[in-house]
Amino acid sequence: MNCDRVAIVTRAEDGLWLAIATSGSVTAHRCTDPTEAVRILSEAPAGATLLGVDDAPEAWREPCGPEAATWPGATSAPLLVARIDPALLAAEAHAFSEAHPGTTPAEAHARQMAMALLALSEEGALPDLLAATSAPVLGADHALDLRRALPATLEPPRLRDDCFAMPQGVDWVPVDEALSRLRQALIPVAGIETCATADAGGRILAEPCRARRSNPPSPNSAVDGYGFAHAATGAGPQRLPLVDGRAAAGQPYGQPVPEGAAIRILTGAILPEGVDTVVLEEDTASDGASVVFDGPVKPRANTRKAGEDVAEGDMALQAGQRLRAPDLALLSALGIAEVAVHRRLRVGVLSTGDEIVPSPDLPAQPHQIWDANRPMLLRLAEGWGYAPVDLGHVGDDPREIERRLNDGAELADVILTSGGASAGDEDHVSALLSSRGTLSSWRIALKPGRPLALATWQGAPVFGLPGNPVAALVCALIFARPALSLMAGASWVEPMGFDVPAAFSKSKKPGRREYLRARLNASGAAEVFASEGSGRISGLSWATGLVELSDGPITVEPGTPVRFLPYAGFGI
Ligand SMILES: Nc1nc2c(c(=O)[nH]1)N[C@H]1C(S)=C(S)[C@@H](COP(=O)(O)OP(=O)(O)OC[C@H]3O[C@@H](n4cnc5c(N)ncnc54)[C@H](O)[C@@H]3O)O[C@H]1N2
Ligand code: MOO
Repeated sequence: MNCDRVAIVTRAEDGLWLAIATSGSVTAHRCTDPTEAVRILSEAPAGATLLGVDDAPEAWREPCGPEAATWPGATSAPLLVARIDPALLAAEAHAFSEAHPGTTPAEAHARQMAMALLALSEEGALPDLLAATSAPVLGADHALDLRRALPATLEPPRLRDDCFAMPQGVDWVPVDEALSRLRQALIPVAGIETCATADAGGRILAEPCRARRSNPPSPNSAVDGYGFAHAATGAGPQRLPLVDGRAAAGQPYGQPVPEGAAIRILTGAILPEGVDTVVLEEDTASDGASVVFDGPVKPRANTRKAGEDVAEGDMALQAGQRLRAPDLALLSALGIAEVAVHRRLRVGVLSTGDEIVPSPDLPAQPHQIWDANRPMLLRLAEGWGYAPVDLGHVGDDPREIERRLNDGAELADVILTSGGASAGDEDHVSALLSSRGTLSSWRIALKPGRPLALATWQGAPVFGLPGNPVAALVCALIFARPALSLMAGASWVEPMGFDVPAAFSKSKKPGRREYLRARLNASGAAEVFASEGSGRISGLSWATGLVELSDGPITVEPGTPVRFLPYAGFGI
């Protein structure tokens, strides 16, 4: 039957709620017992009525009188009593009571069920529902029909074809502000140890280094040629007799050279006493007994003063310096055999996700993928001079993730996780970091990498990197790199970049900073990877750097200057 009205009775702690839905309106009444409910129902204008109750319909026979029939035995009567499932439309009932303060859950449920069943009746769908249902409870097989029949109570966000549309009410932190907060929150954590200079490449100086000796230690010749006292020479052709012997690097002459004479001298040789100037071999002629050349020659030409590079006691390198190959050259030249360096920062790397197979050695089912982020992040840490700590892979199991984070906080100074960073059902990393760690509710106006979660776990900073490998790399380069640098005892580092002409077109909306995978073409212009999809790992490999598009609106045409941040500037 289709009915003119639907009445639903639900049980509350202190009695019953009766909701009566007729075309265009729903009323609700508190009653003490079924008799009162039926009396209220009979006072309202009658018509074919479906009465839904949440206990056995037989219990309602007596109060309802002889006109009533019970479903599922009957499917039509002036008053048809049916048992309804009180769990149906629970979410809608909850939403209704939230939206209407003062409405109890029982009343809300009665109202929503009455409305939904009446709507189905008005659609003509009720007879089928009554006839076809095998369950003794009305609606149990039709939960979705009931749900659909209700008018929408939720307003969907306005659909924009923009995965970065900002959710309503969320404050987005610009990248620079997030970076500056991060910078203020972190301190160096790595202790100090002594290390042989020869082994100190990549380490970070914990104390300044001063020159033990000047470089060069003595005045010496910068070229192969002939040395003499400048005072004895002048303009025009010069001819100086040669002393026997020569001065070579590592083989000092050891005696004075008389004024007016010259000595054969090689590059790096200490200037003998009496020699202050050297003429380049190519500008001379010699028969072995004397040397001739055209004057004048500048005083002290082709010579190097003692300490002209670094004087003894001078500051050679500052604390915080990350020792590169040239720094090892300098330290060694200054006689510094050992340096105080920071212990290597231990960087824990953990991958999360049920779909992840930890190693390409292992078979992967179609629903599984091999872990791309962990090898990438471990190598980044190693390349930056830190001690990578492989915390492995863990499925989407909050307890296991918690256990690994505990391990990580013990074994590492800082933890990089990937996956589970946003706010979905399986995003356990961010959920754990919010409930048990100290996740700051930052939402960073960044693409890719919006779901980056920055938190601490048992005192260890955690970078909850997004699972998408492109986002994971961008967040690691832009956020983790400077932060790790500071924690390791070096300074905060800004990415190195320079402006180049674009070889692409793009129109960018304001409100977020974007990083595009890019490389320079033969004419030095930046071309970008064909797709911005954040799972396109091939683009990471294709690129030699990133193009950074600043926070505001930008229209890029071929030739527009854009900022290119080469991978090399990130130390990769
Ligand atoms: N409703 C929304 N969905 C998504 C949003 C959003 O704001 N609202 N953000 C999207 C963006 S942007 C990103 S990035 C991802 C980040 O999500 P999670 O950090 O929670 O990461 P997962 O969901 O676990 O994984 C995302 C993606 O990456 C793959 N993945 C994960 N780990 C690895 C790994 N180690 N190696 C290779 N690939 C990995 C994973 O299978 C997923 O495909 O969320 C979007 N969704
Ligand atoms: O932009 Mo998410 O951070 O890329 O895929």
